[in-house]
Amino acid sequence: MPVPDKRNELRRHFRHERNNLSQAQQTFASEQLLMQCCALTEYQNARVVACYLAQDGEIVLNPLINDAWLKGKTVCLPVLHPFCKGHLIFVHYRQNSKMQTNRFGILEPKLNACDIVPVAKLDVIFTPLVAFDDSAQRLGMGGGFYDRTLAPVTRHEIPLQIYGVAHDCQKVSSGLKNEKWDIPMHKIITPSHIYSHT
Ligand SMILES: Nc1nc2c(c(=O)[nH]1)N(C=O)[C@@H](CNc1ccc(C(=O)N[C@@H](CCC(=O)O)C(=O)O)cc1)CN2
Ligand SMILES: Nc1ncnc2c1ncn2[C@@H]1O[C@H](COP(=O)(O)OP(=O)(O)OP(=O)(O)O)[C@@H](O)[C@H]1O
Repeated sequence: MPVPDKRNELRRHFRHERNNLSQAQQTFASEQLLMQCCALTEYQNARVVACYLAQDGEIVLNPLINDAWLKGKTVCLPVLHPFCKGHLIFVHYRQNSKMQTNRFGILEPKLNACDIVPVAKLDVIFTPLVAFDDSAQRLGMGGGFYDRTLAPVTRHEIPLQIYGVAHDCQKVSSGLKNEKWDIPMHKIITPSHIYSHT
């Protein structure tokens, strides 16, 4: 019998949990998340932030994106790399950006060379996640996209802040077992808590 994959079991469970939230809970959560982010000096000082467009019950970042635009920050979104399988490119996202749907059904800006923002130019990256623990360990959708893309930068002493964002119900009660390729989050931000990497 095949050994059940613990990480995939966790993914199934926590994707179900976040998809079960009502529209009202989702809306409240993203407003609370915005308040949490606004209280962080790293966000206040950031000039370039990477967000994402939510899918599959993920916490919605649109209020944060609007806040960042209002404050004159550059907002980027992840785009699936056209040649480098499993990697992401961060692309400048404007109110009038031309969008297209990627193979996962997620909207992303149409790739335009002049809109590409190198990872080293980002000040804060907000990453989506499926589950997290109280030492700021992250479990994603299973594609390894963020791990692969951010691996080179996390080896350097650059001030980039990598934050996971999630609903409170995505927290695992016992710790997540991390794999050698999992990149550590500096913080996990939820509507009611901020967990820091220990
Ligand atoms: N909103 C959002 N954008 C994101 C991510 C994410 O997790 N959330 N990603 C984070 O890395 C990257 C895309 N990675 C993804 C990996 C798997 C699936 C997904 O839905 N998988 C389905 C199978 C879909 C299929 O194969 O057609 C599944 O597992 O059920 C989605 C996004 C970049 N953009
Ligand atoms: N830096 C890397 N180099 C090569 N392969 C990697 C790297 N990081 C992750 N992977 C591969 O990606 C696969 C998925 O990794 P993992 O389960 O940690 O993804 P995830 O963090 O849940 O997904 P995502 O970041 O897309 O949300 C693993 O099989 C792993 O071998």
